[in-house]
Amino acid sequence: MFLHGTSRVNEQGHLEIGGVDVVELAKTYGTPLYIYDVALIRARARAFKEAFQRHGVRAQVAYASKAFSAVAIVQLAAEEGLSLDVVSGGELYTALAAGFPPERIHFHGNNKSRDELAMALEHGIGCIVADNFYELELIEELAASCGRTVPVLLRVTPGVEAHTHDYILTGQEDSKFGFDLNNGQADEAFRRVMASAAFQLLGVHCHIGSQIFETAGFVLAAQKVFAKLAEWNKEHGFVPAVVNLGGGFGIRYTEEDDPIPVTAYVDCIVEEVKRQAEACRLPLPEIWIEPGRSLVGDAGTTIYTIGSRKEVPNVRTYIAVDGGMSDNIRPALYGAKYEAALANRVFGEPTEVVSIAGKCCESGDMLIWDIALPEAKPGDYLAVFCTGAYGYSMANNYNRLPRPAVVFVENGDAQLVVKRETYEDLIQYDLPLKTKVKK
Ligand SMILES: Cc1ncc(COP(=O)(O)O)c(C=O)c1O
Ligand SMILES: N[C@@H](CCCC[NH3+])C(=O)O
Repeated sequence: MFLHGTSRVNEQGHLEIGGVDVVELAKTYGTPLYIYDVALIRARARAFKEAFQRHGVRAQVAYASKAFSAVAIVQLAAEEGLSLDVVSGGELYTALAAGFPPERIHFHGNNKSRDELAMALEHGIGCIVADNFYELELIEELAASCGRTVPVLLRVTPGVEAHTHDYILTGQEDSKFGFDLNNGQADEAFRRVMASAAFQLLGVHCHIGSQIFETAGFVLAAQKVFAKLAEWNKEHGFVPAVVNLGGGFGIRYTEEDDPIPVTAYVDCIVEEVKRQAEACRLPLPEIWIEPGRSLVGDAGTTIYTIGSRKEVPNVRTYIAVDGGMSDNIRPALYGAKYEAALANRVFGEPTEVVSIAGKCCESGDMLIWDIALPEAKPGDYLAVFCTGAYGYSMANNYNRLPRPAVVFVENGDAQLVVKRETYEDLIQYDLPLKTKVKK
């Protein structure tokens, strides 16, 4: 078992995070419970920023809030001097409600609605990452109606397809996102944006995938982006102010994962951008990245209470917890793997191999297959590690399970930052059936 950040085992054999006993947190706030190690998030944010500072380049590290969006995490991102990537009106609303500086917000998405774009313009957000021709039309209309020029990046698909541990070249990019670099779409988008007074073209954005462990895909993406920028510079005199190479930096969920340090991604990105800018005789643009998972993933731990046990003789033992695919859909959706421990007996000797089942009415609702644990009894607490990214943000109310609370811990202090949903919350938008009027 690998303890991340400030996690340790205290004298009672309990898991402690941020100087706070997790068993006490479970008793106070109930389970399932998401716990975030704030010091670890700060450390990750600083590592990214300092890596750029060491190179002496202008850069923005934008937290991709899709990984975990809530007022408190957005405020923490602001405190740490990050920028923010939002991908919907809801994420934008959260950011604005949290008081995040609008000029440091970047708005993504492959189908932003007119209302979402109007909201972004009204609040003067930093830039819109324009994804498609329909969106360019909407922005143009909105800009005309409010007499504004809108800062945009063009999202391009570079024909680099990144997989978890691998990347392959695709001649023809098959993606719902962005303007294809290879088939003329990106050129057409560039011409339209340059021809219209509605836009201020800052530069180009691309994002090659998520949970990537190698730097080669980023290098290749940078090369493809600069090849296009060089063309646009030569033919139209365009000088990009910004190149955004997205997020996707991998983290360690289990011992099968072997991520490189965040600094290694930054080093390779900066070096390649410098090399390319020089080769294309372009001034060095500001470099933007958008990490989500690598800022918050391993800072999150979910605590469950163990309930029922079912033996299938000679096959396996199922241990059920009080959450599941409703608070962590990643195992069901991607076959994602996690490590876990009994939070109230962390270093108890493993005595059996069990499989951790969620409580949703789906056979596929399994959190972990075949994990060695000390004998788990009803009422024990299970800690599942590295649930900080795409856990709460993809949580749902399947089977009408209320979404768990979220607690931040730091320096021995715990703060509730998202309340647990109640049954009343679950039916708050339900309306009763209309009574039929008898004739
Ligand atoms: C455009 C964009 N930027 C940033 C991210 C963040 O990715 P990750 O959480 O893997 O760093 C994503 C998600 O994959 C994305 O689609
Ligand atoms: N939600 C995914 C990653 C998608 C990232 C957003 N483009 C995950 O949990 O791994």
